[in-house]
Amino acid sequence: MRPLPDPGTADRTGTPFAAPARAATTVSLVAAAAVVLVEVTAGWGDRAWLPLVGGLLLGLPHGAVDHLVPAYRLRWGPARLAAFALGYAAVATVTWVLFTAAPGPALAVFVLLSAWHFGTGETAFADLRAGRPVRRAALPAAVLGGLALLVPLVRGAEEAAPVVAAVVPGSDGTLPPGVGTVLLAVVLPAAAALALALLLETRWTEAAEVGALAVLVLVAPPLAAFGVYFGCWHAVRHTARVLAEDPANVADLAAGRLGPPLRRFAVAAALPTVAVLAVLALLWSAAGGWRGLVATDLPLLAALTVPHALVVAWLDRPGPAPARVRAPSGRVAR
Ligand SMILES: CC1=C(/C=C/C(C)=C/C=C/C(C)=C/C=C/C=C(C)/C=C/C=C(C)/C=C/C2=C(C)CCCC2(C)C)C(C)(C)CCC1
Ligand SMILES: [Fe+2]
Repeated sequence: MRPLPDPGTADRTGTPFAAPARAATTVSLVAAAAVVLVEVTAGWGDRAWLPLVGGLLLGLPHGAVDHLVPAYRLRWGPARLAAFALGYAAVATVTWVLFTAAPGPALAVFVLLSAWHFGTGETAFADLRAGRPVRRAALPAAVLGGLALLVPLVRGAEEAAPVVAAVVPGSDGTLPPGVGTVLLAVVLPAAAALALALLLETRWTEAAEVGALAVLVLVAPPLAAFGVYFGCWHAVRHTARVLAEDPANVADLAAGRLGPPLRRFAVAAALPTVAVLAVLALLWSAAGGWRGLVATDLPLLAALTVPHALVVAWLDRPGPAPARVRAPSGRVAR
């Protein structure tokens, strides 16, 4: 029997990552283009909160099978899986407690951690899509994370202020003077330089994506831009990676079939997503309004981000090739 392809790396033809990578690339670019198009034609006006809230909710399931990811690679049984899920929930709970105890510093750390998580998510996805092993690319990751998160946050500082003030009691939610200008003056030229470097390396898709992200965060209403990035770009690309990690999907994905893998993902993600939605609904019932929802969601997202980012960092770790998936015969393919 032919060895099964490595679930963690893939090239462009017939391997587990090819079809989900293509689909995720298309979905993310189309969604970003749609939000920009609405802005330049009809204008989002006072409905710009819709893509923000929609994106934040749509992005929830992307971490909902995090507990299965090490299990896929390390062939864990139910006991270890349950222990890991409990540990994941415990890390999230401790983070939430810390966040509510010191929301100001916690929000700052959360934003930096998020930018790092988004940026490394971009570079890892691009590596795998191009058939390269995931490499550490700190500078491009910092630039991409800054472009996707810091630019909308700075541009949307006025709209974000009431949300930040609700998350950090006693603050007016605004950035210290000058910080926004400095961030834009660093991130935007750095993004242009990154796009140029990618063009010079003939990495056309990645270069075009830097351009698409820049148009999104500079043209669309800032919070709408972040919402569509989170829910339809970052989350969708991460989900594509997770589909390729599940050994049960190998045959379907190699044949280019996405339906059954997506169904498996939906089933596995349903319960953890509903659990988190229930907590969100419970906390939100005391707040109300879309700003209340976002302000309630932020500490919850921060809490989930810590174990989520740790799982993804483990997935991206450099080192020997990950364990191969077990062939149907029960033998481990090398
Ligand atoms: C598995 C599991 C689970 C679940 C999980 C999940 C479901 C996850 C998810 C995850 C996730 C889902 C993650 C996320 C992340 C996110 C992020 C990273 C974000 C960020 C954001 C930001 C940073 C924001 C910002 C802002 C501000 C600051 C202001 C206003 C505006 C805005 C909003 C823009 C549980 C616990 C049940 C149990 C155990 C196991
Ligand atoms: Fe993520």
